[in-house]
Amino acid sequence: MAHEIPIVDISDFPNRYEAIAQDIFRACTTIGFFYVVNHTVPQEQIAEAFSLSKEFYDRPYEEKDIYGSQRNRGYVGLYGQKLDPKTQKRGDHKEAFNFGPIRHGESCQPLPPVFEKGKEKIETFWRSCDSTAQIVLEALAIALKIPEEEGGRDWFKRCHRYDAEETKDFTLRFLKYPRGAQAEHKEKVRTGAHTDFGSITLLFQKGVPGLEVQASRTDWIAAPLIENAILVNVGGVFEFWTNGLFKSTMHRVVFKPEHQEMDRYSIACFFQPAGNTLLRPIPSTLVPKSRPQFDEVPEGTKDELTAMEYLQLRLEATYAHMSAETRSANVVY
Ligand SMILES: O=C(O)CCC(=O)C(=O)O
Ligand SMILES: [Fe+2]
Repeated sequence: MAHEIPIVDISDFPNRYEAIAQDIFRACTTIGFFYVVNHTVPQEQIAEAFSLSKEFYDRPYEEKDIYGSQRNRGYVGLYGQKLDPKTQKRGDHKEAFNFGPIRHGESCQPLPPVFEKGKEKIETFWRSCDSTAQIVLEALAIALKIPEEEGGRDWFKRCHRYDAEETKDFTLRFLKYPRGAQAEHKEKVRTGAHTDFGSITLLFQKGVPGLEVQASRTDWIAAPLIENAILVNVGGVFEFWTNGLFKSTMHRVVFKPEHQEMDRYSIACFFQPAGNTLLRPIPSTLVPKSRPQFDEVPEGTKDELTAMEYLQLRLEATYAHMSAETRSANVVY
């Protein structure tokens, strides 16, 4: 089992796709995490996104809470979500803002003034992330040798189209972990241990580390900050699609000594197949025939969930500790 998160250079994909596909495949079948370098997201776009995020979080709570989360869109305050509901006593020690797709300047949700003003920049950043995701998804279809007549290298890309109405569950999340407060919070963990709910996630960490990955299913290793790299990980959807061949690995954010003095900002970009996509094994001879028991869904859950049903189940669990009102506001589709 890998103990280090590999770095994959995705430059010149049209000519180097075989090698890139193999590198990414190896990461997905072992540790479930990898960094990509020479990707499609310009540094200035990343900087713009972080700067908008900070501008928003600097506003008073009352102003942010006007945009309180509905259907997993909008602002979630400190302790508002529990990513490890089985063990966490309190919710996550973080603030989050979840965006649904912004397409051609149109947002699907009301945006606070900072984001309304910056929405073109956010969309540009998001589309750049999407370009990297499309490379990763194509590489995975190549590595899995999906037959041409089944869709070949476009298999995953077809159900991940940024502009399609059915992919309304793409989510961009701006996160802030405010400095200090470990003594008051009394838990080592700031974001509970969890696996992601979508197909792949792109993660940007700015300046302050804190993310840990359960590399060997028992030991936690740090996911260090690597300049100009994006961290990519496999979500639960791929475990379903590959009968567990791809690993959707647990990760969490922990308090580090520097968190006492410094706010930590991160940005996660969650890709999600079109809502009606069935999470059944994909057409690949590399996928094992037998289906493992998936711990993330309750026992007795039907065998073949759609992507949207799976997402709902996972969201329900993370908001279950909230009031009935908040809970239903966040899981009803
Ligand atoms: O903030 C981070 O570094 C990780 C966040 C995360 O794992 C998530 O939101 O799913
Ligand atoms: Fe995550």
